[in-house]
Amino acid sequence: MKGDAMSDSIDSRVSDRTKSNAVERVGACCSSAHESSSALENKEPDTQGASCCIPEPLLESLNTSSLGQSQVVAEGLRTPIRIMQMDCPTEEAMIRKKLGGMPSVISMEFNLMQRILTVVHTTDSLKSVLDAVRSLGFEPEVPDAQGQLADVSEQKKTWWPLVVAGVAAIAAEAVSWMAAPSWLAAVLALVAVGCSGLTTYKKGWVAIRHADLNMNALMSIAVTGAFILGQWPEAAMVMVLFTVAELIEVKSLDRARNAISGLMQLTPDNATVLQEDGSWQLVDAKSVVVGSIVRIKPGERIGLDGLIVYGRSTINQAPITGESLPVDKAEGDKVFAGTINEASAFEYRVTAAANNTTLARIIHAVEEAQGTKAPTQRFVDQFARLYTPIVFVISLGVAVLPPLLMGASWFDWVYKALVLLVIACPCALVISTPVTIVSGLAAAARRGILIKGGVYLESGHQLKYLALDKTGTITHGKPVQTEFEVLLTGRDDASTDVAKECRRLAVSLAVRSDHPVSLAIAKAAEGEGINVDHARVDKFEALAGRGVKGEIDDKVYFLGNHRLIEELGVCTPELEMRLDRLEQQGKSVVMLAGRQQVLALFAVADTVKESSRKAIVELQKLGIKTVMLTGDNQHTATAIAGQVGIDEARGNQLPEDKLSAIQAMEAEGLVGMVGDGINDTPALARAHIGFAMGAMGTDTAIETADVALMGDDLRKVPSFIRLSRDTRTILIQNISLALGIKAVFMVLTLMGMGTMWMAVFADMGASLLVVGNGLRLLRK
Ligand SMILES: Nc1ncnc2c1ncn2[C@@H]1O[C@H](COP(=O)(O)OP(=O)(O)OP(=O)(O)O)[C@@H](O)[C@H]1O
Ligand SMILES: [Cu+]
Repeated sequence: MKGDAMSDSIDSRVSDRTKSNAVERVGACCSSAHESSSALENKEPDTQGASCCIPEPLLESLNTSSLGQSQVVAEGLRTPIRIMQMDCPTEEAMIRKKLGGMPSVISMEFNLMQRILTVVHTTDSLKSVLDAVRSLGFEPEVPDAQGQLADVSEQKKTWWPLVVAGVAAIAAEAVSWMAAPSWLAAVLALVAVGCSGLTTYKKGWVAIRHADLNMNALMSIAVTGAFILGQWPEAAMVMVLFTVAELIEVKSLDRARNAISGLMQLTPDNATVLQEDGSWQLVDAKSVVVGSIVRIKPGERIGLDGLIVYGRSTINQAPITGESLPVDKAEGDKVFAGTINEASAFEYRVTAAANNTTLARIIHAVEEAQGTKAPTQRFVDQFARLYTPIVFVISLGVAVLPPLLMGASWFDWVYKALVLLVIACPCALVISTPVTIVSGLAAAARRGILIKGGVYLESGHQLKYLALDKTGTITHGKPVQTEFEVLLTGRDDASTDVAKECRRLAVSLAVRSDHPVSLAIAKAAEGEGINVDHARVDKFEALAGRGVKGEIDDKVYFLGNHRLIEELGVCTPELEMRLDRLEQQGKSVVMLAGRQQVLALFAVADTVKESSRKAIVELQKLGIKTVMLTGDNQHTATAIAGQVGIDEARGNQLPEDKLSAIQAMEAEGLVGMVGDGINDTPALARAHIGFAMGAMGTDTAIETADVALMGDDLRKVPSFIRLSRDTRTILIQNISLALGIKAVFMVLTLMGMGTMWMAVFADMGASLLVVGNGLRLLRK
């Protein structure tokens, strides 16, 4: 049912996707319409477009700096808002609290990495939402009419005040060591705090006014407290260290952030386009329209997706597929934006605008994936929400209880309380997860593995079973016809004519399907020049898991597998013996039949990919059990599975059988399913993690799979699992680091050994450690 029933499978997929990412985009119905029209190669795209509900701006304006404007959704409007000042979870908490209390706000989604807040709100409340965000001291930006945001221009912070602050803080420390008059240390400390800490104070004040204890508020309280206690140098040092550490943290977060938009820079800004007068001109790639002819020189990067119309070359597709082996391409082959022309010049016809290329879709998908929270992140966020108030209450207790109840020194205990305030900041903990996940997503994207949500990256390490489709996944999916036999008996007199007629009938049916088996039959005929006059076929129908049928000259003919022949009741013991022999050799057999009898037999053979064999070995080493589920017969299934070393092979699987097989395995552990994403859709959607192979040219796969594998190499699956395991390890390391350092410090402080600036060091050190540790994934 490959191409024939594609629209069916799309419908079922849309409804089948119950576990799809976060907020279901209402555009989903549209995007599937887009998909099917492009996948079916221009079959009435207009009518499909017209029946579509709401155009999804996101699809048209895929760009790192564009978000699309408000979108109409069931509850109201969905607007992405960029807030450049929002990159720490503390800011998220403030906004959540403020907007959460507004009746016009229905839901919120935060993407701290891209600094984007997506709000679903009632139709005319955007202004009040923006005002609320502004009242917190942020500058919200919404996309303009084209869905574009102003380019990110991060103001360069002047660095000299920080240097002055640093010198003043050190001087204050020195002065108090030398037992100089304390007013001198006080003045120096004030200079230091004034030069480095005004923004912290400002933000802290906004937070306190909103009854929110964020990091800035805690720092402001701690530093003010230190001043009141007369700890001048300490106050200065704390503020300076805090500011420096924040700067470093912002820088390292930017690195994670840019790992993904860096992919976008793979496409050149300009393209050489054929003009109407026949000349070639270098124009802005964004302005090139679909259908234009573009010329590519050797060594040049390809700017847009397209089909080669003239010339041939070797292309390095590693930027998209992560596979370093260059691929030969000739007229009619697809080329992709971001890939590199290695050999000779060629011309291609553009098939997608700059914001709609495969690469743009990949980037968009990864960006969306960052917005959805992985389970660990959700846990950490909840924990952080409790952690800060708890530590705040503890430090209040520490400040007042011992002096009041036991007559201990106020100074000592208030000081200890201030140190606790410094470590009450959960930033290290909260930032550790998203940094790790984003680095993992980016590292995967570079290898041609497109993960559609942190959840999959995080849960991949638990995978116990992997179900695999056969055709196109394990095999090349390009079978070749090896046998053709006429089975009609008693017509020896005109045998060559009969053979010719059988093939004509079979081919007439086969050309209407794009199932690999049909393709093989049609191609073999073409090679022998038999396709010249296809018969007229009426009432053509694809029979899922069986074959096809249609009427030729008012007679019904079938082309399909053993199951179909059995169902028609025209099977014979002799035929079965023939079938067995061919199937034992790993060949798939289909037959041409009328209502009364089987007319002819065609055997096709597919070859397994060398990479599949290696992938299975790697999977076994990782302890994953592999099961092949195929619509093909059991003999062939067993033969192919044997060739690549798959643990178990199940043949004769209809799409619904595959589905129930997955369900059965799910009872025992996490199940992944790899398929070509077209005829395995229900099973792919059902599996915990659905992998779509060869997703490169097919937008459907990119948009519907949980993990889309660019290129045809099955080894991407073990590679994904290893990455998932590494991610998992780093997540655990990060959470233990962040919590461990705090715990150690809390104990030290209560024992009277912790000082404030040590606390800042520990706190920020922890943040930097976890960020650095998370970024390690990028280098894997
Ligand atoms: N359109 C078709 N033309 C010819 N044969 C078909 C067609 N559709 C199905 N068949 C026959 O039915 C069998 C099962 O088809 P199905 O599409 O379910 O699985 P498959 O593509 O062979 O294998 P896999 O499940 O591994 O992708 C095929 O092997 C083929 O013999
Ligand atoms: Cu039979």
